Amino acid sequence: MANYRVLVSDPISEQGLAALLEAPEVDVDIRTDLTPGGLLEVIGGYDALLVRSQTQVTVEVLQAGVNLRAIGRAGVGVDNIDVLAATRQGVIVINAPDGNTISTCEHTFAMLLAMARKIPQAHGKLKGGAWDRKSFVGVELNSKTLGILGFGRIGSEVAKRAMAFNMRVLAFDPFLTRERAEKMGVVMASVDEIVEAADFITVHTPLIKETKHLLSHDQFARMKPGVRLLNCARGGIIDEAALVEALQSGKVAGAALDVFESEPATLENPLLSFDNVVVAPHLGASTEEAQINVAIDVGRELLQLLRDRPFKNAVNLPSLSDEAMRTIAPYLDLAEKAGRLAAALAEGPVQKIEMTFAGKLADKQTDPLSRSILKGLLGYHHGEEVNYVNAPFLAEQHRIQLTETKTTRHDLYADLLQVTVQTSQGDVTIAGTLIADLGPRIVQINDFKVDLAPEGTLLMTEHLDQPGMIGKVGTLLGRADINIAAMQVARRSQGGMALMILAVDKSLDEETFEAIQYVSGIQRVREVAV
Ligand SMILES: NC(=O)c1ccc[n+]([C@@H]2O[C@H](COP(=O)([O-])OP(=O)(O)OC[C@H]3O[C@@H](n4cnc5c(N)ncnc54)[C@H](O)[C@@H]3O)[C@@H](O)[C@H]2O)c1
Ligand SMILES: O=C(O)[C@H](O)COP(=O)(O)O
Repeated sequence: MANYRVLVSDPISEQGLAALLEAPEVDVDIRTDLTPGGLLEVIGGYDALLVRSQTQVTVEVLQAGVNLRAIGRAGVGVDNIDVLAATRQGVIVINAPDGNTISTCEHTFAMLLAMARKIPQAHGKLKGGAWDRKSFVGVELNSKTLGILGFGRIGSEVAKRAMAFNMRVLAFDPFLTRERAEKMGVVMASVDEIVEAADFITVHTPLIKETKHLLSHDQFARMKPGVRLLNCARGGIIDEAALVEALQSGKVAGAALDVFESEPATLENPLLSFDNVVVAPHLGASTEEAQINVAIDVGRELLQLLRDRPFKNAVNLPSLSDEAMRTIAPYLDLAEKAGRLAAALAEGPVQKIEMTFAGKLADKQTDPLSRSILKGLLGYHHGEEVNYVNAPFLAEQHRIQLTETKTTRHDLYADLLQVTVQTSQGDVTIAGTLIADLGPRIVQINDFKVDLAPEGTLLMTEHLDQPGMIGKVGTLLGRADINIAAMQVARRSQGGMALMILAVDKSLDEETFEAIQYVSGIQRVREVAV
């Protein structure tokens, strides 16, 4: 009997999905014929949805997907997925960013050469029976300037190939450094400089607010007459209406388009009627290799996620390298438990959460740890609905102020994570560390120093430091047949306030809990399952 149900609603390589299809705990339904309405009807029964770029994963789909844990995208672009709505709902969005890089780069180059040498036009004419050699005089790439907007995975691969064709490459990307540009042999330039100098311009950015109509009327006005443009990234990065005008005026000598503002593109799109525009129906990733690669990647990641194991390509979670993941993973459980303990001990609505990472932890990527703390803390009150994805969002929604501090020094421990919860009724502080051979330990509760494995059911009392307290509580537990597995006591000063923490083998019944509350000298009792 499978534990998880996965719906595949776009054509994704079954060869690539083999691991997912063969996983005993996963049932995969491949239904590429679903209408948007049909998807809404069935999605409630699935734990995960796998798509390419066709299926529109709207807020309505997410809301109907009451059991959804993940949306997997077999490819790069997630503009068909409402990622914000997914984040709010705590649904993880994973993609497969590496698998189709080379195919899309090669496709861009194929489109570049096809446009420069008018191959599709000549091909069509000859297949129509006409041997026409004079209409198809092209241009060389040799010594020409190629402007690349977006120098990520695909843009930088395109640059390598362009240099092999002896092109001069100008590149713009907000994250491109001079060192990397020099190392790659490209010239770092602004969008304006590229637009003014390039003979060919190709875009390789995602389609986001900042890149929508990155090339529009203003940029066309500044381009060299006879410039040629390519878009194998996303429709809308080049303003189609502006491109139509520039083609009509002759300013732009040619364009090669794999993607369109509205897909599928139909004959209603005027760009399809220009002889000097080479088009393809979004084929960048359509190779046997890319489709197998992206399916392998997304299938493997989804399986990891469903099995509660580390995965890396989440779009709405910070991305971690394998190395960063390995170093941070042992602390995740501790962080969540520290958050849970803090929530259990805090009284009144949480106003502020201060998270501190000290010692060796300060050099690490701590975002996953703060998410784990928040998951434990908010999950204590809100249960299963809180996860790593939506925990920061829920904190913001509850107007909880979050602070994160890193300090490389700590006197007692090699590394320490600490959470302080501030409510109108005071602060609660929990600190923990990892100790070799012992694993995660809670080492501080408020201003008490303790040493405690955060496991199982913990009973905590705050009481006056006076003789007989341990005995009285022990007797009450014994009477209720509750075994004590471990015990810790700490005090501020002799005769002052003290803390007792008992790891018990089962949860207390109401009567025993109340009896402990009424023991003279006991101020507070808390039971927490960590
Ligand atoms: N046609 C296809 O079938 C196909 C296939 C794969 C990818 N794509 C698309 O290609 C694009 C690039 O994919 P990738 O894998 O190289 O992604 P990537 O994330 O590796 O690279 C995108 C780059 O764009 C840069 N960028 C962001 N905003 C920018 C801006 N305002 N100006 C300039 N650069 C900016 C980013 O810094 C990043 O380096 C995406 O839109 C993706 O969806 C299309
Ligand atoms: O972003 C991508 O990965 C490409 O646009 C590929 O889209 P596709 O999976 O629909 O071919």
